[in-house]
Amino acid sequence: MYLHGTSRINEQGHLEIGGVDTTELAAKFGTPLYVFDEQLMRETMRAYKSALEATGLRHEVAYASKAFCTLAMCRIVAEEGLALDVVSGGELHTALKANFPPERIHFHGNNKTPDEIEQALNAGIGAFVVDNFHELELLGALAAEKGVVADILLRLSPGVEVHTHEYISTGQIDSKFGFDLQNGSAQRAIQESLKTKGVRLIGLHSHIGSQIFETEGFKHAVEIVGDLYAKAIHEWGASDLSVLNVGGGFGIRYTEEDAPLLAHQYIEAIGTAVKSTFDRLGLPYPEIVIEPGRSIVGNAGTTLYTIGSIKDIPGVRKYVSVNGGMSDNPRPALYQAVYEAMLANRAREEETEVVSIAGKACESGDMLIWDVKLPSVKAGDVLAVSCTGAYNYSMASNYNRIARPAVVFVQNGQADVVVKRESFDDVVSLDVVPARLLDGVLSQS
Ligand SMILES: Cc1ncc(COP(=O)(O)O)c(C=O)c1O
Ligand SMILES: N[C@@H](CCCC[NH3+])C(=O)O
Repeated sequence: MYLHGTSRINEQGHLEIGGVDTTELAAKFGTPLYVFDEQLMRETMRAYKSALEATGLRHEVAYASKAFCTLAMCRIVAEEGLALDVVSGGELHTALKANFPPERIHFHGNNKTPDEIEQALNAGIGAFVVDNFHELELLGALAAEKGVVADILLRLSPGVEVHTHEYISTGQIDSKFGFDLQNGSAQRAIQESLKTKGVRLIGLHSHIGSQIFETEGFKHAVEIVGDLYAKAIHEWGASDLSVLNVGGGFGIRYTEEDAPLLAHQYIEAIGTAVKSTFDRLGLPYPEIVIEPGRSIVGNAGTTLYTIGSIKDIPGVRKYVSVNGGMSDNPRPALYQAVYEAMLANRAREEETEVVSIAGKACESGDMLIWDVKLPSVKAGDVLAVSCTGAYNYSMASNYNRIARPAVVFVQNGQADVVVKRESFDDVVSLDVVPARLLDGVLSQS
């Protein structure tokens, strides 16, 4: 398993993260446990900021909170001076509860409800990224009713296809997100928004996909969206346009097959594309906004499990089951995502067998890793699966009424719980038993 950030093997032959022995974490907090390397997250945020600084362009880094959103995470993002991208009332509520500065929040989503729009208007968020005509009309009406003007960006679908898993490619035409350029709805959306009371068009947005390993797609999107930006100013009088948001999607290394670029390589390419496009168009440079999610938290997360049953089918496969699975990491089942792992308690031992890591859900597809080389495993070993920081906790479920794991942040030898482990009572806490069915129910408290 590749060791990211502060991960290392300590003198006891144990995996250590943030200066804390992960076997001690497993013993103290139980497993499954999500462990986040706080220093690595902060360093990555700073790397994006300094790379943007180096372009000389006005800029903002908005962390895409969908990747991992908790109160403590929002506090770190606020402390590091980033903005925050939210896509639901729940993410917005989390940010506001964490006292995240509302003016640094952008609200995304292809179906914001009237209640969510109200919530965001009442909070005074920085900008809405408007996805469709229904939203434009709704937002305009609700803002006008309140006597406010909401700053908006329009989410465009620039028709750029990137080489990534088809479920996570969002810039192509056949997508539920954004206004299409090819069929003229993007052009119409700009003109409509300039006429809509209650909104002020300040920028254009595109997001071409996720887990992207090259820069061509970003450059292409900048050129296409840049052309429309110029048209909006020159032909339709969009005098407040000043922001170009190029979305997120910067890839990370999950396994040795993955070869992502460094933060500054993506940003340099985007900066160069913005300058050449806007020079060509004879326009002042816009403010550049990026929205990384996965690349800020993905490599910083490691999930610890305890190994339980082992089923060896000689000549076929050895199934090694852990006490979690698709309920805490649905990505292998959803996207055939591949992960690496090691035994945290026997990290220096020779890896002698290839096994398959199974989850505990009642589902044949609940497999975390199909083939991983480990020392000869036994029940009670602690398995560490790396790169689980993004879209794991945030996509976890209670399938089979499995309680969700706790989350700890580790740094400088200290471990802090940032999400408590769910109890079975938490799992049933929202269930209601109508009075007519109460007979025989243990207790409803
Ligand atoms: C609009 C938008 N911004 C940002 C992101 C974050 O993407 P990633 O986590 O790949 O950086 C996404 C998700 O793909 C998105 O849809
Ligand atoms: N949830 C996806 C990424 C979604 C990107 C959000 N637009 C994943 O785990 O890879």
